Amino acid sequence: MKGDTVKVFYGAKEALHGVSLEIERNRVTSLIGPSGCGKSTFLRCLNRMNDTIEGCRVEGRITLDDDDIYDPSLDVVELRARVGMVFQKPNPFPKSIYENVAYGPKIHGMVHSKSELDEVVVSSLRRAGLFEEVKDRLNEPGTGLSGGQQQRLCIARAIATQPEVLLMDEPCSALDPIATAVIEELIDELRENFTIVIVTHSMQQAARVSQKTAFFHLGNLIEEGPTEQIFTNPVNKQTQDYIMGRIG
Ligand SMILES: Nc1ncnc2c1ncn2[C@@H]1O[C@H](COP(=O)(O)OP(=O)(O)OP(=O)(O)O)[C@@H](O)[C@H]1O
Repeated sequence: MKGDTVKVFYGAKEALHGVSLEIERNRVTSLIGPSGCGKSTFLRCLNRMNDTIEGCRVEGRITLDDDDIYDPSLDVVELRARVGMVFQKPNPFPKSIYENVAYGPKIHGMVHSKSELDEVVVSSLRRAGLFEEVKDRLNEPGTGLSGGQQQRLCIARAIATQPEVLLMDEPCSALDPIATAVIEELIDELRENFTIVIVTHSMQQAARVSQKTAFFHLGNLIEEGPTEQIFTNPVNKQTQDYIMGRIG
């Protein structure tokens, strides 16, 4: 998918000043930069999550398979099934583990029988690396799992609708190092089937999980490129300063 000259306003304030970025298929793109630079704002543009914020307005063009996702005729619920999202804090529904994953495929009419639904639930949990841990308690509440398990449940929920793109907004920031390592490994596996965009505060994490990195500063996209190049040989002085820990 692709953003072309994307501007975002919160009321009168312009928070993103015309960002153009291509998100490449089956790769992990990380968005990095100091706090308040607009990473999450840009991420939320990609599945129109900013629509839910009052006073927020998006300009420019964002396309998914050449569809303009801001086209008024586009169904936003359908878009969010195609571009799934995982948030900073794991937020399972107050429902069973099974129901958390079954919800999306059910409301989108993607399955036609209970056995088909069972299959989607099991395969999504498997892909999220959670099935073995929960297979004997699928009917227990998702909120009873550990933080890292809850986050993998949220990933299973997001991939159950077979999205093309998976957006992750600091998905490990509420997790301990071990749960973080599990999610990072999972991200690497998921890239085979999904396109992933991740916002992270951790440069180490960006370096570990992504193939492409985009550096934001004060609402602008300063530099983007292959992750290795951005971290070892950035062209822009501001990127260099951030990488070296001199800003942010
Ligand atoms: N709901 C909102 N209402 C008003 N202003 C907002 C809102 N959300 C973000 N902003 C402003 O937009 C700018 C970009 O914020 P954003 O959250 O996208 O940055 P970020 O890089 O993701 O920051 P962080 O790393 O701290 O999450 C900031 O100046 C922020 O104050």
